Amino acid sequence: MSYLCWALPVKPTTKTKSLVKSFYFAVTGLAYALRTQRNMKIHLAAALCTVGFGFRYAVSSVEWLILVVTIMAVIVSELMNTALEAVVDLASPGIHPLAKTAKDVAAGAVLISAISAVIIGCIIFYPKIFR
Ligand SMILES: Nc1ncnc2c1ncn2[C@@H]1O[C@H](COP(=O)(O)OP(=O)(O)OP(=O)(O)O)[C@@H](O)[C@H]1O
Repeated sequence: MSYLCWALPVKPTTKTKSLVKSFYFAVTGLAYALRTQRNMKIHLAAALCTVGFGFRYAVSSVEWLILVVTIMAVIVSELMNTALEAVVDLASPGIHPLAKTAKDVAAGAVLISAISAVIIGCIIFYPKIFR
């Protein structure tokens, strides 16, 4: 449907409205993931702890940059995993080996990002906590 917007003369207000709608849908997606995914709650709690530690141990700008990118990588991978799970359940409500592969690979991506985040957290905070 949205491709019609480019072809038809659309009032600016309609475009603004659709931007607000898009934002609303995105926030709805975030709320869904937070409500239904236990891992997302864990990631968020870990992210809040990390930010708290960041202030407590006065990390540098570069370290903040690394921490923010790392936190985002974990949260984004969990969101993609949640989206993929929904699509797989829609496409394959029954048991299927490819459905299993898709879900397991997506879960593997989350695992890798979470392990990387723990390693980065240790590299940044260990010297500050145990010096
Ligand atoms: N349609 C399916 N066919 C075959 N195996 C499946 C299917 N759906 C899920 N599985 C297997 O069961 C496991 C658990 O599936 P589930 O849908 O509960 O996701 P999950 O990995 O527990 O994710 P989360 O805990 O984040 O919701 C999957 O990792 C996959 O190995």
